[in-house]
Amino acid sequence: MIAEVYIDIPANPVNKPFDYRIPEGLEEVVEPGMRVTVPFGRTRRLGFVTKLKNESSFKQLKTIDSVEDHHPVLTQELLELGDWLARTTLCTRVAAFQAMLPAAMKADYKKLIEVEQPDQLQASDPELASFLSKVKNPMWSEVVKHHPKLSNRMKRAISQGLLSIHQLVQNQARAKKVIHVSAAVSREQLENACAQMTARAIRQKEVLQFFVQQSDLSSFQLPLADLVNQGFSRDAVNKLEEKGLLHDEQVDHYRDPFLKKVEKTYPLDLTSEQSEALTPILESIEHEEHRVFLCHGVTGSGKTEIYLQSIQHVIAQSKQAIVLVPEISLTPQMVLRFKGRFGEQVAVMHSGLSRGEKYDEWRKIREGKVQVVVGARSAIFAPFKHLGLIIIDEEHESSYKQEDIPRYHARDVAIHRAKTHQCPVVLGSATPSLESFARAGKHVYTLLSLKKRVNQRPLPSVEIVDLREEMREGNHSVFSKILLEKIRDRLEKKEQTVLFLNRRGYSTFVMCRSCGTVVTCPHCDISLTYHRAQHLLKCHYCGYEQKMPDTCPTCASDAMRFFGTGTQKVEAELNRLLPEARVIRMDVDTTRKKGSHEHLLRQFGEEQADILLGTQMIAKGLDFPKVTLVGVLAADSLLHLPDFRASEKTFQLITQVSGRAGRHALPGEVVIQSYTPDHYAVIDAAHHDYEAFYQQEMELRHRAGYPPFYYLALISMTHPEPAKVAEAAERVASILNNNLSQSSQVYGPVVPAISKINDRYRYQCMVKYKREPALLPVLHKILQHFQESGKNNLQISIDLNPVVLM
Ligand SMILES: Nc1ncnc2c1ncn2[C@@H]1O[C@H](COP(=O)(O)OP(=O)(O)OP(=O)(O)O)[C@@H](O)[C@H]1O
Ligand SMILES: [Zn+2]
Ligand SMILES: [Zn+2]
Repeated sequence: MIAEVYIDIPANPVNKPFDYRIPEGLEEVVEPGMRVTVPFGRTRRLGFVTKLKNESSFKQLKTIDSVEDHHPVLTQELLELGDWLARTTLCTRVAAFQAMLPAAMKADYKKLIEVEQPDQLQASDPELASFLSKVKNPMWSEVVKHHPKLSNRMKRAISQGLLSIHQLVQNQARAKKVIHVSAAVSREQLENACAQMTARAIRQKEVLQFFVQQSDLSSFQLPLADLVNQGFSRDAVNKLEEKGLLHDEQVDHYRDPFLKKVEKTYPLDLTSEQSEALTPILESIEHEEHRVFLCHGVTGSGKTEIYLQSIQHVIAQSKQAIVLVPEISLTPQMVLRFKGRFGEQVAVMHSGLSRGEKYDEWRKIREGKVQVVVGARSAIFAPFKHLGLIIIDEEHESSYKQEDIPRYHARDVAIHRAKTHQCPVVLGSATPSLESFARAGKHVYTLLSLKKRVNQRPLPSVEIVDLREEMREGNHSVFSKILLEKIRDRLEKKEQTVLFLNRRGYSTFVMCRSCGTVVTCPHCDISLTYHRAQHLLKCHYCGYEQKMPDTCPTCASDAMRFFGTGTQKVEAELNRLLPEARVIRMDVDTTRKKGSHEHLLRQFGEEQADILLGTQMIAKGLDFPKVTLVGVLAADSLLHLPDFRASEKTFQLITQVSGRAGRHALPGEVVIQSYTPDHYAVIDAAHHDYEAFYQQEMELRHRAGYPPFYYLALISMTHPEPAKVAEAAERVASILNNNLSQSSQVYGPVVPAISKINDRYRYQCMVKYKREPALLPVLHKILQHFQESGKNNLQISIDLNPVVLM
């Protein structure tokens, strides 16, 4: 038997299956979707078996070393999905497979040093020889780390054939096992044994009595550690096992990040709008019919309840459901809503989990121990075998697009998988992406509308404040008079306020007031950001940091000043203006520690603070009854980004943030501060008017030839030398021009808004197209051409339907 194996090196030249012979004894074991270790070149690598066959066109085949998995880690469906992903996002097959598996399953390659010629080594480098003889299993990385001076001497010895390096492949994924103890015989037999024991065996008697007392003895078991913690003797347990009275076994332990008791919730009586939306979804589940629903519901309209009741239906059919939620709204609050309804049947996957925890959640899915997964983007690859429903909440969120290889969009993957499984997809949002709403307009998706909040609660009233006018009137604070007044009012009424500041565009940069010099990163074409806590300037792209200069590096004046507004600065100003207010600040700096996000939100929920001040991470999903005021400090900070989606993002953000106010009994108010109060994105958001925004934005996109009227492909190149990258970009542009049809347009090469990152110069080409069958093949050729001649240090990346254009 022969296996086709993809080697886990994500590079184009090896992006093809290699044939390996399956050794006797493994023929019954190896299946497609399993990982194997194989000899490859002079090393050993992990690989994925994709196919079995009887014959190979190659004569001399190497043999598989070992099999890593008991069961395939990739189902047949996921293997095919990998193929599709590789084709449509232009990545290697192995990169696609790796994206589908938890990180813990990546192989860990270790280099073991072996002495081949001990005598000769002793003669030529006695010091090295004696060092290596003392270390058991010397690992290259360890030796080099602790004795950097040895690395050159080892290299020399290797070239002389005195030493060799052996590649070890280690599987990092390990299930945690715990020992459980149970009775090995009947209650009667235990009682008899107990009666016959001598008085001196008191410790053993205690253990036996404990077991005899258990009412459900035949199924009773508990971790040995728990027994010992309760004061029983480990030694006594061992003796009883030797006597055949007790029994122990290794049980898989699942690290459960949500161990807390969850209060059970029950289905709510639906509003008429909710039932109207739910009915067609249930029909589609019932009839095993693939359809895509776009559930457009204003904030607080009860979309989540629709998701919950759809899932319930799926579980009743013994099928499974995937729920995607953007990483930043995957809060404990959100998770509890699903765990509350479905309890143990829910697995959760997000980046806050440790590697081990992620692996355990993944195993629960694969082993059929759960029916539902709630997770961020990559949960779309959950290895369920009988998918009955995929839900994507906040479907407009750009984080559903992966920026790294493979550059997939979770929505596309969802629709692809749902077609395979013949099940529905529900896309939900208060502010659908233009792409999705346009598809609903063309009846490609089925539109479900929820226009009212649950229980007739009104949407909050919104006021726009013109910040230019405030300036003219001499108010230089980040708070307009009216917003400050309203915050004071809430403090008096003991109600809560949420203040939102967009992180991007308004970070603090440092400028010289006398000559205009802005301090920029020496490696990237971008201004450095001031971090007050450490008094440092940092680059948000490459991590470079330097001390805040006392004088201007250009003119030496001491007029260096901070510009822009960060959350820290707003917090300081709040403390000055409203010293009595208790403020919680949530941004990347205060939420870095694991669990701190949850902790801060809980504090706010328990009303230990009056004001929650934060960035993007507070825009979504928060549902606190006492919040009656939301302030958007600078609504247009996103508008000026060089991105054709700037208006759409602004509209979405204002709508989402406003939606946090007045969701319960108390009515809500929103104040939007803006330098461009006349912009349609600001006005339409203030009026809760999605349709008006949609119409106007579609018209602009149509005129400019942007999505959803055209598709985009972005080809980016980088090189340490500007001339080299310019030359390559010219080549790419001409290949595109020569091979694509007339109806497609090629733009560039151009230098993007950020022209240098990490000492590498950047160039881009862009293709706009409607239907272009030649595109994928041409792009594929371009990738191959430049990657195979990759020695010259050029990096090229291709992003189809990019969400970030900078
Ligand atoms: N049928 C119902 N009867 C009573 N309360 C409901 C009903 N449906 C939902 N709710 C409650 O209304 C509130 C808002 O619902 P939910 O959070 O599901 O809205 P949403 O549309 O998901 O909002 P957002 O998009 O702002 O997150 C929740 O507290 C929820 O428990
Ligand atoms: Zn200066
Ligand atoms: Zn930098």
